[in-house]
Amino acid sequence: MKRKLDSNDVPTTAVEIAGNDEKSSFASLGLDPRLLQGIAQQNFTTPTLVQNKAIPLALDGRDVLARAKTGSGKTAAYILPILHSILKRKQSSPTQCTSSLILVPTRELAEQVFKAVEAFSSFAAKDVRAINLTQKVSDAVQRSLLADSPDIVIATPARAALNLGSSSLSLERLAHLVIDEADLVLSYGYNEDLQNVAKSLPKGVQTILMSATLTSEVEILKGLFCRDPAVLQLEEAEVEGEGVSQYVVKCGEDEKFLLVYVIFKLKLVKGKCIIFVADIDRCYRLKLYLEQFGTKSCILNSELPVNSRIHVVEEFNKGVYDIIIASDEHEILGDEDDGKDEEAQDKLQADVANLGSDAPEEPDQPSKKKRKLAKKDKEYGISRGIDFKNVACVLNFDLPTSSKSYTHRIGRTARAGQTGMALSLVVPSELYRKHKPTSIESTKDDEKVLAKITKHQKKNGKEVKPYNFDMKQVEAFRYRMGDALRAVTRIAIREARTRELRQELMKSDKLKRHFEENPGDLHHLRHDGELRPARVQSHLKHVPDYLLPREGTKGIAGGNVGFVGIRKTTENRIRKARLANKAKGRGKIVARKKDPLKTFKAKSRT
Ligand SMILES: Nc1ncnc2c1ncn2[C@@H]1O[C@H](COP(=O)(O)OP(=O)(O)OP(=O)(O)O)[C@@H](O)[C@H]1O
Repeated sequence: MKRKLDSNDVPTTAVEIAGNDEKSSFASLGLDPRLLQGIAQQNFTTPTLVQNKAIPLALDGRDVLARAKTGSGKTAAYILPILHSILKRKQSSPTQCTSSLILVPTRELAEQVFKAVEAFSSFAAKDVRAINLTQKVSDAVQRSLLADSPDIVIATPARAALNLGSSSLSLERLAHLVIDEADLVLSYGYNEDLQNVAKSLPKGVQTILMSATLTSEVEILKGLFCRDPAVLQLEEAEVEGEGVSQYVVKCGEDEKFLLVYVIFKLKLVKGKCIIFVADIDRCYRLKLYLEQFGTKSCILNSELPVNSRIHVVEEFNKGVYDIIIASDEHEILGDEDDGKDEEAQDKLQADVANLGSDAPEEPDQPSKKKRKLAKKDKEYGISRGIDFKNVACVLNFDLPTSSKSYTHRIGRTARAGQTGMALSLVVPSELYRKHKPTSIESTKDDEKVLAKITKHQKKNGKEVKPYNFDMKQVEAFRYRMGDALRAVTRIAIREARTRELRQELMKSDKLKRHFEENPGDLHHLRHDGELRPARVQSHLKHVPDYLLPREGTKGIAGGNVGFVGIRKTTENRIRKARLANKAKGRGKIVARKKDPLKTFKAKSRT
């Protein structure tokens, strides 16, 4: 280990840069030609700001701590210089050794980083061996993979520590250490694991820390792992038209369901969408509810097997699915802005300070929060770091409980200079608990959280604007919402959850064994199949003409954000039909026969 940690004794900033001042090319960064081929194959034309700044420093052998916004290309900013160094070293010394360790907080991220390493080194594949230690393979397989001393090992701190403990992983000849999402690794409870990694590091390892925010956790890691690092704080000037447009709708608890039905059935959101909800049950409630209208979606949560989760993200990125419903339980535990931050922070600092001492540690008493988390997969994370590609909209069906988490959720859209939209549904306090069947506790503080979000975004020059749905017009859809919600009972949700878990476990096993041999078959496994335990009401899958706006959805879809011009009706069609029948002197029975819900010729608008 390099030195004892004193969290107050943090090395001073060496470089500080802000602004997107220059554009260069990857070739001018002096990267190996084989890497340039790999970069070109990824269709990367110019380096992003963080790549422009960090790559030369890393190639110079400097320790780097870079803070750059989500989606700004941090992954390539550390992978490329590492690959370059490996290729360079191999020209003079072909001895195989593990020279690079990349630590990430979640398995999903590990897989993503592994794929990026493979992609960038595809023209030098015989010279670079990388493994992802978070893959669920037996210890024996893992040992044999590590016995080959792969050049790059990608792992969560827990996995790395485990393999160091069993002597399967040797860091004796390590030259580069990367900690990605550095602001997150400590809050995931990896303190002890990082301690073990730090103890095993040889002298002179180059450390690169990547983070979207510079928190006290990052400062702690910087003090522990870095030698006089170059600190990059990068603020990119936003090009007009780029970035996330942020909107918020204040509505009742049940109206969330009404709006989500209207949004997807009338295709008010075009393109791929990630819907964030508060917990796992909520994922299934919403999926079953949308199924009632024939709207397909797939689910991501910590309960699903890791292979399924990775597969869902891959398929979503390929465009197989349009809607993912994700729950982000780590943040639901309120571990960020819940006022207990300082206390947790003190504990973290004390824990990490211990990393530098040789004194035996007090046995760790897991907090209530940690115990709760432990039931789920600790190494799961969706709103952080995962590179969902081409996401048009992030829909916060349930608002997160902190502004930090909001920032990371909306960072799943408008990546790499694209545009995107974030729409958040917020329950005002006077409407909390007004619709018990759809009520959840986390919405209690929606307004407080929204105030924090608005303040935080304003500080960064961003505005969260109201999205003015005309709720009176949306009302026409309410009875359909009621029908659909009634079918999604608690029992239906429980059954769906169990069924999906069982199916995904089976798929996951199959995925692991079978698809290693037949990678081409992967696409046959879909994750957005119907769960079907809820009562099926096939008429709900179609939107009858009389519910549609007179002018169609053109006015809404044509960039007319801020108003949903659904046709204003004075009288609904059922009542009109009844009145007309009455006027003609027809009896009740005839009128009921003409009920459009039972007689209309369904015409799908989708
Ligand atoms: N130079 C580039 N040109 C074009 N696209 C790029 C470039 N660099 C990265 N990208 C793309 O931008 C997206 C975001 O990159 P990446 O995941 O590395 O961002 P990040 O900063 O690590 O985000 P997060 O903080 O959310 O983890 C990826 O899809 C990546 O392929």
